[in-house]
Amino acid sequence: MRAHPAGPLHGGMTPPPSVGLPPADLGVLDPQVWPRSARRVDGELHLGGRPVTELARAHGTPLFVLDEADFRGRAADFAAAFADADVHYASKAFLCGQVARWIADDGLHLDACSGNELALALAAGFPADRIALHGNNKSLVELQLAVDSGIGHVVLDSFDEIDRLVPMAAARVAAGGAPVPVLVRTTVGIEAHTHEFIATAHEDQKFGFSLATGDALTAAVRVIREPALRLTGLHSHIGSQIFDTAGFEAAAHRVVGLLGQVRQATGEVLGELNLGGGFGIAYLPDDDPVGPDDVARRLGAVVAAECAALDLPVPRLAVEPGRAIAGPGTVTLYEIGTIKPVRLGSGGHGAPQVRNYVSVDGGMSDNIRTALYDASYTCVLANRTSDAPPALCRVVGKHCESGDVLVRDLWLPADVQPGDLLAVAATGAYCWSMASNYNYLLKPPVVAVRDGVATEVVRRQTLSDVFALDAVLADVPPPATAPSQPAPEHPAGVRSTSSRVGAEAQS
Ligand SMILES: Cc1ncc(COP(=O)(O)O)c(C=O)c1O
Ligand SMILES: N[C@@H](CCCC[NH3+])C(=O)O
Repeated sequence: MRAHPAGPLHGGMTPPPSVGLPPADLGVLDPQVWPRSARRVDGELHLGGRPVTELARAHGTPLFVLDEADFRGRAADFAAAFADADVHYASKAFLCGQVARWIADDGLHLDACSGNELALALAAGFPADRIALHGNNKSLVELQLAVDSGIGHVVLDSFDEIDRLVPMAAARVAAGGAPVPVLVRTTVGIEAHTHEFIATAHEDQKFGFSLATGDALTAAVRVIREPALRLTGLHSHIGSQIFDTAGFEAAAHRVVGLLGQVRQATGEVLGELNLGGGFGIAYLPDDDPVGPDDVARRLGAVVAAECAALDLPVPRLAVEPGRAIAGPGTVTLYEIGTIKPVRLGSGGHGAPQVRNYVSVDGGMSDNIRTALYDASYTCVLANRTSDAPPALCRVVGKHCESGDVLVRDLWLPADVQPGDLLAVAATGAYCWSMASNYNYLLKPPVVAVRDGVATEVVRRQTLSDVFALDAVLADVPPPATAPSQPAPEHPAGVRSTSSRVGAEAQS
């Protein structure tokens, strides 16, 4: 292999405590973190039975590779663990037509949190009565779509929304339709142990009706008195990427208490309790998430005990996992473009401190989570393994933003090269779905892999797609050599470089 002009990467910085010492084998694929089908074959990463160099050559990079069996397996694990409950896939994590069909075919429900997530699911043929619509600011148009399509639940989030929904529901009832089934989203006042941006059950945030102030009870009583609405139950969601089940259990305890208050105030015994999603996943090998069986057992026990204490029948439970279904089975493939060892002076013990910046061909436009939440990811050299010593690296994107970091600190083999492929693990949730066109980078494609077959379920966005929105450029073709068209028309770069990667891997 050709030497990098800067030479093999320096050992790097003193590793921060979060990183620790390098593992004995830098190429190892920890099963906690990598998709169920991930394997090394002759050193190269294979996903769903397909070598990553071939996937990169055929589809370009950055590329989301979705292990279908992993995604559907995790959905099935939730469905089995919650056999007596309804599992709603929280589609905000990742939704496309194919995923909507898998979820529909596999018998789960779907949580949509905008009119367009709802519209996409309906367009894919998802049964409306298995969809719940969330949102703290649903528009009239969104609510009308929910009412007209006959969705399973509207999850009410504010008094204004009740005011908006009632006339639509009344019109439906007047036309001979059924009252609109609704849940009241309750803010239970729990400080979930997660990043503050993704905690949703403390008092000072925008979602739901507060339990503590009495708003949740007021909303429930009001809805019960509206003949055009049918209050089927209550909803609580405490946040996302939560490992400690104590928060879910405390929320379940409080929201069952509200079921008791509703019965006391109105005589109504509500039959449904949706405890939301938020179940954490492993982004790093040391992360230790709770599996669906444990979550189901613990939540079931708390709800049963609270209901017994209040002499209430046990309601039908629902949960809304998004990340725990979509997250672990997808990997993002990137190509390394530049490597820059940056000298930062001495670390105080005389040892030179060098930050090895490894730049890839995507970044915060396809994964905003590190920049936004200081999220942790891991990645490996994917097209080959290496016996080179470990070097502490920072994997960054190509955006004009110094916070454009994908993996803050990790060990990579010191001989990583431009043209090598990196695979970042556990990018299935909230990466593609939060993607942007910052710096006019184009949204990557998503390729589903299974049993050696790769299917592009979302194609790469093209510059023509983006120009089509621009008043001046709508009819102007992009320059012929712009990095804009999907593979196989891609003119240069990715395809040629990927084949070089393959050749190097064999040498
Ligand atoms: C109401 C609701 N349900 C479900 C989810 C899914 O969360 P997660 O992907 O963490 O399971 C979210 C996102 O936090 C949410 O806001
Ligand atoms: N987007 C967040 C989670 C928010 C989930 C929706 N309430 C994340 O990437 O972790």
